Amino acid sequence: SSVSRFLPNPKSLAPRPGVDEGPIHLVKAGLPQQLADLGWDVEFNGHHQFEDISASITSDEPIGLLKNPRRVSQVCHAVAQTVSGHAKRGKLPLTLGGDHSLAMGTISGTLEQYPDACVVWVDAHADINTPETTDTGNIHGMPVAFLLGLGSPVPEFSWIKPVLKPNRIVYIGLRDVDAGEKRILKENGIKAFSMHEVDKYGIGQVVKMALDHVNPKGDLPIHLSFDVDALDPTVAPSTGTPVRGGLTFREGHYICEAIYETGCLVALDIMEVNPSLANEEAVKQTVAVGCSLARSALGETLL
Ligand SMILES: N[C@@H](CCCCC(O)O)C(=O)O
Ligand SMILES: [Mn+2]
Ligand SMILES: [Mn+2]
Ligand SMILES: [Mn+2]
Repeated sequence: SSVSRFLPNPKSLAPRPGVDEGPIHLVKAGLPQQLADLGWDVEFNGHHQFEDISASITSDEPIGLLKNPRRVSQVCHAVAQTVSGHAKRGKLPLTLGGDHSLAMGTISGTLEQYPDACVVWVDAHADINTPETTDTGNIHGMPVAFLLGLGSPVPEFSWIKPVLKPNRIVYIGLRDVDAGEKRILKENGIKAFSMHEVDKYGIGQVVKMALDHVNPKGDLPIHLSFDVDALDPTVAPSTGTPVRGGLTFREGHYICEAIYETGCLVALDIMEVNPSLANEEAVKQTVAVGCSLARSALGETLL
């Protein structure tokens, strides 16, 4: 059917500059045409800079440890409304990031239209710190906690309704989880397939077990939120928080291909491509892998 894409490009979302430039690199690499060539009716929703939000926030003092809290919250709220609007019109929102904190917006938007949607979170990190457990105050390490309504409420984020339930999210690719996050995953019984399970069972079995857990009858809409740092840094070097021992190029693409095959995909995020962190060759490689992951999740097959 049709995929509508927009490029949240919130300045200063990430402590490391440059992730806001990721989306436009993916577009300039030709992703819209690549998706049109797959048969999608691509509606390019523009390269969002959210200047209005940035202009309206004169000072964005940390709240506790949280950095840029007002800007992040308001941008994510705008993203939620945009994603919800596209989904309501029967489109498949593809969000190119950009900081993974944006998933508070994209997944809120999906859940508004598909309250029973499940989430496949592909990442080296769990991104489930609460305001109490975060060590860095970087909100890209917290989106899942906000979506689940965990931790003490932060008024600036009160627009996020805790619609997501712990049994409706599953992780693949974890290998850098903070102590507090490990506790939270256990306490909430959240299913997570780390790189250990990927090694042990192979990616095919891991994706099967992950989907059997989170979408047992294969009847729930799926929101795939893919942080490119789930891939090994030799595969996706230009990203903000690289961690060794990640998914191979093929393992990353297998996840996307298998989720497309379910026919349940309703929303897709390709996040954390940061073109300012590596040499030109490494940036090109990371942008190219972001584009090919999106194509695989949207129907490109090998045969
Ligand atoms: N757990 C770390 C690293 C988070 C990495 C975020 C990325 O996955 O989007 C933190 O809380 O700062
Ligand atoms: Mn980030
Ligand atoms: Mn992430
Ligand atoms: Mn990550």
